[in-house]
Amino acid sequence: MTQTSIGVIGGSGLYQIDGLENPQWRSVDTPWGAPSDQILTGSLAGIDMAFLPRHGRGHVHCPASIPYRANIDALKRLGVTDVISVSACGSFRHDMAPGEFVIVDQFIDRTVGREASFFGAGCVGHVSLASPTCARLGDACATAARAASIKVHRGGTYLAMEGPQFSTLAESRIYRDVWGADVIGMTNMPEARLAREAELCYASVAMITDYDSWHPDHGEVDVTQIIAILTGNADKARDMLGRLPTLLKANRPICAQGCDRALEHAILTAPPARDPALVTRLDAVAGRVLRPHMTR
Ligand SMILES: CSC[C@H]1O[C@H](OP(=O)(O)O)[C@H](O)[C@@H]1O
Ligand SMILES: Nc1ncnc2[nH]cnc12
Repeated sequence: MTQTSIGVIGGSGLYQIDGLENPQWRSVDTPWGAPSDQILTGSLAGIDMAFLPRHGRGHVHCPASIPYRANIDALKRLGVTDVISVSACGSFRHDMAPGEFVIVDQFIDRTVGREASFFGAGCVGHVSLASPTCARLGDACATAARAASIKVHRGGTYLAMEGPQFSTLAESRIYRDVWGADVIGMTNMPEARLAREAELCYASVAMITDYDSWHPDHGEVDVTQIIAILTGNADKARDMLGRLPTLLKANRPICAQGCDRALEHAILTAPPARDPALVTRLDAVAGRVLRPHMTR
């Protein structure tokens, strides 16, 4: 058993959460640069919480400029064990409507050129990503959402596109009709990959704002339409998040899926061949497995 500490990464429309005891915006330095913003820490129902606005307060970062590695490292550094990602998304399904939530369990990654791993030359690591989200955490989010009277779909494939422009109609049709994606957004990758590398349980709550551009009755997606739905979705998300601490409880079991041990056999570089500078950078995310072999 370890102490539960919940990290929330808030997407478009969700730039803060309410009701924390001892709230404090804290600056966290990481070897991967600065996170998107300061992190709001505090506690809820006796459980440590850390909230990070993914785009920064004031929506400063675009999907490609979000410092994904720094964000995950900073949450890990603060002791977070469970990450809830909250994001706006478009829907590819008639039965997944704007205002509803999807607990994502699979991803198709179409992002390009983003820093997608903590590992590299001098410390090579390969984690499993077949089941990229944590089922226990996803179940808790679904239960919390239902308790908040939110219509929630348990399971769905999120297509992560590069953006910042929305998809063409041809792309939208391919993602939906050929690839079978359920929702689309721009930010869950490489975030989910990095959470797994950092041995963090990760659940993704995708809040539907639109039908992208495929739907014959809804025309093109545009930001005005998205913003009209975003505020209501953010209120629902805050309600859902407020119910999570009591569901997750203070003492956390070892993850049945192994998210918290993802690095156990993942690092291939032999200890003497490791780059000491990279090993030092990896201290927070991979210190559990690297520290016995650290040279300094
Ligand atoms: C507000 S429209 C597009 C924007 O919203 C989503 O952001 P997030 O995932 O952080 O909620 C989408 O991925 C785009 O970045
Ligand atoms: N249709 C869409 N495509 C990509 N990201 C989105 N975020 C919200 N709606 C979206």
